[in-house]
Amino acid sequence: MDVRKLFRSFRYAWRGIVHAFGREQNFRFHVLAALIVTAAGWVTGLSTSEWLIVILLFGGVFALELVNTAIERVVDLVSREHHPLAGQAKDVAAGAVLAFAVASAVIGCIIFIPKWMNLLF
Ligand SMILES: Nc1ncnc2c1ncn2[C@@H]1O[C@H](COP(=O)(O)OP(=O)(O)OP(=O)(O)O)[C@@H](O)[C@H]1O
Repeated sequence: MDVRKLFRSFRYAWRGIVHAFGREQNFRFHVLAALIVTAAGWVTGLSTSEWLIVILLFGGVFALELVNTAIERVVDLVSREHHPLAGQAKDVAAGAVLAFAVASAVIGCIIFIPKWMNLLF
């Protein structure tokens, strides 16, 4: 196993994450949302399995956001011209992020709302 090559791959992947964070407002929004949910989880008190679900959802949203950014870049690389297929590719990729983010938000509500109800009443 070439360890140096492995570390180089990590460096490239990290560069991709930094690029998306710097250039994509949606990615920064999801990072902010994840920080807020983490703080809320801390204050509310989640079980280990609930934290595992929340972390998995964070990872899923971040990963899809990165893939969406990659698709946007490839579409722009292929052609900067307006084309219905280019628009569809970007819209479908963005739709994938939205679908997972909405599912994550619903799961978040299922985890958090009963706990907040218990604290209030
Ligand atoms: N080449 C294109 N041809 C047709 N429609 C496009 C094209 N590029 C973008 N669009 C349409 O405009 C929308 C926004 O595209 P854009 O690349 O600006 O995405 P964005 O999410 O605003 O990206 P960024 O975060 O880089 O500004 C797309 O979802 C798509 O509907």
